[in-house]
Amino acid sequence: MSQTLATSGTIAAIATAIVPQQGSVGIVRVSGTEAIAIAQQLFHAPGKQKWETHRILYGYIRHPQTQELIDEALLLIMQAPRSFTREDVVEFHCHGGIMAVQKVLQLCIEQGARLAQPGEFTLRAFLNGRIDLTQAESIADLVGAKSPQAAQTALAGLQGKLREPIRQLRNTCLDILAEIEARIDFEEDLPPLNEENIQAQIAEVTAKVQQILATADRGELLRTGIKVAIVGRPNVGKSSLLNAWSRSDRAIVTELPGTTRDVVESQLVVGGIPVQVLDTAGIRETSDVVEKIGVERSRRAAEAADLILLTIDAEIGWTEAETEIYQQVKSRPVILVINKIDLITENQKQNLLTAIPQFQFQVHTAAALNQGIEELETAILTVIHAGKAQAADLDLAVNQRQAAALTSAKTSLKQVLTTIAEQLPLDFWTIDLRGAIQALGEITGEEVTESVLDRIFSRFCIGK
Ligand SMILES: Nc1nc2c(c(=O)[nH]1)N(C=O)[C@@H](CNc1ccc(C(=O)N[C@@H](CCC(=O)O)C(=O)O)cc1)CN2
Ligand SMILES: Nc1nc2c(ncn2[C@@H]2O[C@H](COP(=O)(O)OP(=O)(O)OP(=O)(O)O)[C@@H](O)[C@H]2O)c(=O)[nH]1
Ligand SMILES: [Mg+2]
Repeated sequence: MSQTLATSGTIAAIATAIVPQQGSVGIVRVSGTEAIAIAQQLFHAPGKQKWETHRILYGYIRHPQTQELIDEALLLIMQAPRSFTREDVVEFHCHGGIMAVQKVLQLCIEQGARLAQPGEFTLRAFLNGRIDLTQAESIADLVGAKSPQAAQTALAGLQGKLREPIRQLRNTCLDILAEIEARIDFEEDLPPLNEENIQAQIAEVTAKVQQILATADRGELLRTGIKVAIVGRPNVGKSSLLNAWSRSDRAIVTELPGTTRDVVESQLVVGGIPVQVLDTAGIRETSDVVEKIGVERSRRAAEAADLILLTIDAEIGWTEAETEIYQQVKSRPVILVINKIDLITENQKQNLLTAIPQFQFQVHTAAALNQGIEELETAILTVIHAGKAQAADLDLAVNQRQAAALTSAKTSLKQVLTTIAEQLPLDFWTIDLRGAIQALGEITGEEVTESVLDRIFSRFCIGK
């Protein structure tokens, strides 16, 4: 967004994805006072169709000067305030691909619209009071969701699941503030403050803030997910593991050591958490130029990963090579994956387990037979949930910005309690209470600076 948040004029953008795999329909969205006039210049609806709000017209988009046919299309009209932005909105539903929508967008701009900034439609919905800031952020989360659970949590946010409790907590603080300020202003005329009652209320607000704050870890996991690197010597079955896990033949598998040369990625979902899995080249000393680069890339992938699957071959066990690889990855959480478990007997397995270093997390797989994947996912979930706050049964998940504001609110509220306990004058109580009110207002957007709004909305995609 621009420096100032003044979002004025009629804006236009392509609202649908512009990707190589074309969608069958493409939408150009226009919002602002000129939206309907622009549509009337470009869109021709044959017969007796009425230009009324919440109607869809069928017709043709033509160049306003040359009358050249641009597309056969549908036009959706939503008159203010019954629209997403609460302004007049029109949508041209064109044929997919990029040609029609680009031409229509161009014509809208020639007719006086300007290209929308990223997030500007949603910014208008926010500024015009249709949604609050938590809902605006939920829209961005929903669009970017990489797992069904992430989408569900975002949708809960869009429905006001975060807005409502935060508003209530802030209102409680405002009520307490009013009560205290009344005592400061008209001390003589009012019964004395019920200190205990105020302490109890603030303690209750603090507890609720903490409860919501506890959803932050889950929010982080759902939004950004984690990166898992499969590493190990050549030929232990890393690519087979990726394929079994992703139920695909994404990576090339052969019986030759040194098959994988480049990092192969696959996007999966484990227990609702988006997981990016990286299959890497087997790590070994090699004089092959290409393989050498691959090995270097493996090391970098391992460094970038949140979790390492150190994979070994059950028939071969733990060798000097494994010790060396382990040295390189041990700064991250490691799960030992003993693959090709189908090739050894139960006896050999017992011997193997006593001979190799002990890992807190280890799983046995037979990747070539698609076995052990569930066990692997369970281990991964255990590792990533270890040490993280388990959110209560709230189906919301705050983001980092919201968590920072909640932390600040909590600190202020605790300070109020200290101030009361120390019997300081009422003015002091209000200072920190105001701090908490400010922090909660930053979450909903009731009190938020332009630079914060800039940061939030600039992360949106164009057309949103
Ligand atoms: N084609 C299309 N699909 C879309 C959207 C859109 O803008 N266009 N959306 C957008 O991103 C989402 C739907 N969200 C919307 C939210 C509110 C209104 C709206 O007109 N709200 C009015 C109520 C209308 C009425 O009561 O009749 C309002 O709240 O005042 C429209 C879409 C998802 N799908
Ligand atoms: N019996 C058995 N064979 C397996 C298993 N997993 C992999 N293999 C075989 O082991 C060989 C090597 O598998 P890959 O998945 O290519 O091994 P890799 O670790 O990716 O090897 P590089 O890419 O060379 O580092 C192939 O012939 C696989 O079929 C398993 O669980 N059991
Ligand atoms: Mg491989």
